[in-house]
Amino acid sequence: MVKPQPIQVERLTCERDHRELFAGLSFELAAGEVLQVAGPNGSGKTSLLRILAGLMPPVAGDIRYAGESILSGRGRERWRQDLLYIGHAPAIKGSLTAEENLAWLCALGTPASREQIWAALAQVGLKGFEDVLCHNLSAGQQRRVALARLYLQPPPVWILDEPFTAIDKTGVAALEQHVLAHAAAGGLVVLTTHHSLDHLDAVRCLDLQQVA
Ligand SMILES: Nc1ncnc2c1ncn2[C@@H]1O[C@H](COP(=O)(O)OP(=O)(O)OP(=O)(O)O)[C@@H](O)[C@H]1O
Repeated sequence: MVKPQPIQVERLTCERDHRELFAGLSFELAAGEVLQVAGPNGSGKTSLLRILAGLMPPVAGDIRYAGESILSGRGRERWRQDLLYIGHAPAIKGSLTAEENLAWLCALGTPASREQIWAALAQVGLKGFEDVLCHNLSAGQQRRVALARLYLQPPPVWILDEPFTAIDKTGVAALEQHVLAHAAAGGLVVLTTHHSLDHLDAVRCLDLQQVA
């Protein structure tokens, strides 16, 4: 895996509907880190992740990757290449099978073979469900299809919005270990969850309630 470059978040301000969610938010991230963005409902966790993923502009401030702003130009391109964002909705098409969904999602970045997709589905506990239409899968199984991307030659930076939602206890433990292993291999993970990660020493926490 290519190691991610350092990230600097500089004096970020976010507003939604003319309401300020946070202002002057600054922090740095480096390869090998896992950052949990915490805070109560509506504090701006999803908004921050969407800004970091380049899906929404901040009102003020900047995000620099390898020293270049990700808000435009070359820095934006490089950031997009190194980033995998999985939003809080699974982004799975119900009319496609689990395998077809992953083939389609991977084609947007690094195409994956059928064997790789089946192996990834097995990793998330969906062996035997490869050919099932996703609207016939449970909520947790649909989430698992989306999470299978984390096993398909993923880029080094992961931004995961509520990845544990609808996932059972065994699946949560497996995903926690996968996130930690990715960071230990030099990757970088930013995630939000209402599930407590206090038991994982390697996870740093950014509480938006403290910076609002
Ligand atoms: N598309 C939108 N248009 C306008 N306001 C929005 C939009 N999405 C979210 N907001 C507002 O922004 C605020 C922060 O929302 P956000 O989803 O970032 O919070 P959150 O911390 O992720 O919440 P939760 O824990 O409930 O997922 C909320 O008050 C919400 O009403």
